[in-house]
Amino acid sequence: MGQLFYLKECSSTNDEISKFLLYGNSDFTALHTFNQTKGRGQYGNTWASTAGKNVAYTLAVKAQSSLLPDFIFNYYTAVVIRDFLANLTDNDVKIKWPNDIILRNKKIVGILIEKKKFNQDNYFIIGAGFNVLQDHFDEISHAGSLLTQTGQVYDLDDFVLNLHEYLCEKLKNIPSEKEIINQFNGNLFRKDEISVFEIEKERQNGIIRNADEKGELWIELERDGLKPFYHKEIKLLY
Ligand SMILES: O=C(O)CCCC[C@@H]1SC[C@@H]2NC(=O)N[C@@H]21
Repeated sequence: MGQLFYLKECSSTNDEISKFLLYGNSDFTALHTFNQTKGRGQYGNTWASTAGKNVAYTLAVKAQSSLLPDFIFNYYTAVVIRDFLANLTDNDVKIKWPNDIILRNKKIVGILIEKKKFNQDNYFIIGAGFNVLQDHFDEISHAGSLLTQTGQVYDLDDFVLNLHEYLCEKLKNIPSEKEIINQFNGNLFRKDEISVFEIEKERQNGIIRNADEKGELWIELERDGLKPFYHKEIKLLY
């Protein structure tokens, strides 16, 4: 198992992991906190978290131990985190393309994967924010926690230890690209269901069909027919 470090308080585990890579001698080095004060989300957004209730976890993986294209690495990470949570909660956990983790219609995990170089080595910096014990979210928010979605109270220390062990194990044995895409599609949120999308500020009904090997999502649209989309070209309203 890779090394797992803990900070009582931390600005952003994705930023502070660099200090720990100086001491680490493993291909997998992780940092976690239950009090992240300056969490970063995708596209420059902030990631807010209630102190003592949620988990901010970052795993740095030496890039040489993975030769996958970035988006496939992203998909695989989402698949592994989904599987971990599905096993833990015994629930049907889904992946909202490209990598949000959804439980009973609410986002319970946000993932931010960055690529950085430290000491001549390239790393995938996998940052994941898990809403575990938070019991209140904005009414209009799409966010929820393991507690709000399952009613279960999880021990945060056990949660992180088990997560870390599971992730390292799965990242040591990465399946083929084809297998990753199959697993990803098998767990895609709202696949083969009618949904509403926003495309260039217009709404349209459509059905998510599948993610492909180029990183695109294929959607069958009511007006435009079957079309591929890259991230941010389309918004799923749910
Ligand atoms: O926008 C998203 O959905 C991604 C959120 C990622 C948040 C996690 S929490 C641990 C790690 N540290 C950060 O600052 N961000 C990621």
